[in-house]
Amino acid sequence: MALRKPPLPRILLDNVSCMRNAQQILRHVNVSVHDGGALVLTGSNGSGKTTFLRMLAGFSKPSAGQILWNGHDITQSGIFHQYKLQLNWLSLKDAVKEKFTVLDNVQWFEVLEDKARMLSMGQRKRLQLARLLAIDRPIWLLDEPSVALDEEGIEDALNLRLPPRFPRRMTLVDMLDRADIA
Ligand SMILES: Nc1ncnc2c1ncn2[C@@H]1O[C@H](COP(=O)(O)OP(=O)(O)OP(=O)(O)O)[C@@H](O)[C@H]1O
Repeated sequence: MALRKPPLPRILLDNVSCMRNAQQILRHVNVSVHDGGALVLTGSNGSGKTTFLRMLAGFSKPSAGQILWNGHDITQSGIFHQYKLQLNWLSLKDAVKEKFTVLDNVQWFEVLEDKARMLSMGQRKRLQLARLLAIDRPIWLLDEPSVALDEEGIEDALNLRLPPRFPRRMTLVDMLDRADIA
């Protein structure tokens, strides 16, 4: 009996490192996400969570390693063009059009007819989350999705704990490098 090949992960980070301002923020990250899966990034302030998301969104490129979507490197221009059409981005800058109704903002769900400027912080976040569902883009990159929300469960999540950052002159990476030399 022929064994079935396991499905390719939808997203695969293969030994990915990332520099910002000549500082190494992420180093040798290996992680995969399959359809229906979630990757939850936790870590202290400045540890690189947003940097990680920005790289997945294609705003910056890995300094080493590859990000593969369906097995293709997203930094290749032909691939990136298709990949970016899959992305749904949610960040603290909520991009809610305040003069439009909530319904206009979501564009699909039958919800409040209030102007969006009347919403509380948590309601704005819920509007953003509803918009994720309304737009047919399967890869969701969510920066601080639970800020301002009341209690929320996250299921089927793989936790990736990023190392804490150290003051600029001494990062964890610097310390590891020093340990290598010693
Ligand atoms: N535009 C930038 N240019 C250069 N370095 C940056 C830039 N933005 C952030 N950094 C640095 O990159 C590192 C990681 O920042 P990042 O925003 O990814 O952290 P984070 O884990 O999302 O933090 P927080 O929990 O505070 O939101 C920090 O040391 C930060 O100073």
